[in-house]
Amino acid sequence: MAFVYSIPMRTRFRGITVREGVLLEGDRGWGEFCAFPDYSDAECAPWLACAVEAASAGWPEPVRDRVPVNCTVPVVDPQRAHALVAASGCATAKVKVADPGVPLRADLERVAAVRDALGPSGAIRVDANAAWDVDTAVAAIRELERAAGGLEYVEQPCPTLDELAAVRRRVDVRVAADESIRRAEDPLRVAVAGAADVAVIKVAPLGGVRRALRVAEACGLPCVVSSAVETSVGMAAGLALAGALPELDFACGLGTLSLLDGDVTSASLRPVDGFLPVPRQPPTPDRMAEFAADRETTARWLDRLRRVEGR
Ligand SMILES: O=C(O)CCC(=O)c1ccccc1C(=O)O
Ligand SMILES: [Mg+2]
Repeated sequence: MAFVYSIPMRTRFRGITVREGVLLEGDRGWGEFCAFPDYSDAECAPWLACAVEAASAGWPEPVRDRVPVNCTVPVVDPQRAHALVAASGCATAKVKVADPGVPLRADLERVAAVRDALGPSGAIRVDANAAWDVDTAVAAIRELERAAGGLEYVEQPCPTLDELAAVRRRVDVRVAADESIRRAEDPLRVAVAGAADVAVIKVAPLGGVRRALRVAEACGLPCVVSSAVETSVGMAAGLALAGALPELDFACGLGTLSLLDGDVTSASLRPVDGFLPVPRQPPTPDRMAEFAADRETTARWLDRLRRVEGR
């Protein structure tokens, strides 16, 4: 069975205000296919492989039964940022920075508010989504580090691996690669190039838990498993990966359910005291009825599904 959902976002994230996708049911359970609207059919193929793995093959045995997660702070004002972090119960926060048109001053105020909410023992990481050039990154990271009272790492400060490597040589803060791994022809080059200290691993763009585990092993860096803002069904795949990684040194970016204004299951994967369990997450009929997409959206996604399947 294929079920298309449509759930409003609480806060605009990555330019998206409504999250859509398809839930696929197979012998082993449910999988989620929710590639972003701007992705080509070719780029969608691993996302579908991830959903099919969940529905038909299942996942390797986990080595841990819970995973620490970060609270994700979108580009919001300092008061909202403070409230989000305080309500999350998480000891780590990831703050989005360098959004187009937003001045550095606003980012500095946001990270300072997040530090205030976390207290001195919390960890703050920032994600620039490849927005800076090298010089801008170096200057911004120094100011952000001061305003935040310390940064755990800066995620994807610049677009290319060479730029990440250059930033890494000039700042003390760790550099994490995200887009460089997600859209790389060869995710392994990240470590080879000496471009990053941490690898952000997303299970859907890498084609499922097994393939992501191979990338994690081969890149030889500490890994942070992050979501693509899935429902609890897709989040379970990220948790299966985080649960199966031999080492897990950092909190994972899997606390994103709070960015959605609803879920396809009544047993939502919301962090408690900063941790998520490693589970399976079937959708439940009550929530499915509430978030069933309209006829046009459903037809559009089933069409996309058939195109990507037929490739
Ligand atoms: O890592 C997190 O805290 C949440 C996941 C996240 O930020 C994200 C979600 C969807 C698309 C891109 C990104 C990103 O890390 O840039
Ligand atoms: Mg990122």
